[in-house]
Amino acid sequence: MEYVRDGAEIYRRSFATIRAEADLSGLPEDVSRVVVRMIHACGMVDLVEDVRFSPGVVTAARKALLGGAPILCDAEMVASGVTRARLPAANEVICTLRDAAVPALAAEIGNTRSAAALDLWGDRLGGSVVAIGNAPTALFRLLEMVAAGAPRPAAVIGVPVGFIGAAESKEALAESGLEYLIVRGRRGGSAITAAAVNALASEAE
Ligand SMILES: C/C1=C2N=C(/C=C3N=C(/C(C)=C4\N[C@@](C)([C@@H]5N=C1[C@](C)(CCC(=O)O)[C@H]5CC(=O)O)[C@@](C)(CC(=O)O)[C@@H]4CCC(=O)O)[C@@](C)(CC(=O)O)[C@@H]\3CCC(=O)O)C(C)(C)[C@@H]/2CCC(=O)O
Repeated sequence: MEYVRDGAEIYRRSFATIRAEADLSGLPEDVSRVVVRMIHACGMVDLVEDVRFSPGVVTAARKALLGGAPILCDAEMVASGVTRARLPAANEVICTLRDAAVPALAAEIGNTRSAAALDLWGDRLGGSVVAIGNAPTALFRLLEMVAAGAPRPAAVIGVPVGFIGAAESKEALAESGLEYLIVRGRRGGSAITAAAVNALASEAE
């Protein structure tokens, strides 16, 4: 069968197609690189219309990663999608969702396991890059923790997906004063979020 078999060529053509079809004209170049990779992960060139960000988010995330900051993820799917070879300082990629303490913690605080897992991030939160791609409750919990005086992450990639709380949690992040990147509305997901982290991790396409 006739199809492209060279991985590098597939990526090159994909990125060229995205740049030809998506209207990236409203984005600064550093954010545009990240959004191209997010679109690459989901195939939706109109995703760009829903992307919102704080002006310093790419610089803040890059600086943190170059300085060795950990990447704190809400779901294993996000953590698994981060390409370790792209990370500039062998950064730790952490997801505490499967920790044995989480179910009891969730029952204690009356929230989901995804939200409770953040309570185990501890002193790794300050200066970290947070990547939330699945659970709206995790993003709400992060904002509650920061509002209550927890150390502030350097940047938050907040792209949870879904129908209950996803849009609202992302709007709340955008209002929080944290450096952020979101996709407004219901769209999001672990793959898009991991792709954003991979774009931030390296200047390479
Ligand atoms: C309500 C939840 C939603 N999950 C969605 C989509 C997907 N979730 C997958 C998987 C495998 C996991 N989801 C959990 C995080 C689980 N999902 C939830 C919760 C019930 C609550 C989260 C919230 O609303 O904030 C959550 C369980 C919890 O107590 O926190 C997961 C932990 C469930 C589990 O397996 O135990 C698990 C995460 C695994 C991991 O660590 O990676 C899906 C693959 C669905 C499937 O299995 O069919 C899918 C992945 C989507 C993605 O791209 O990440 C929604 C749609 C986000 C939904 C929340 C919003 C909504 O329903 O409106």
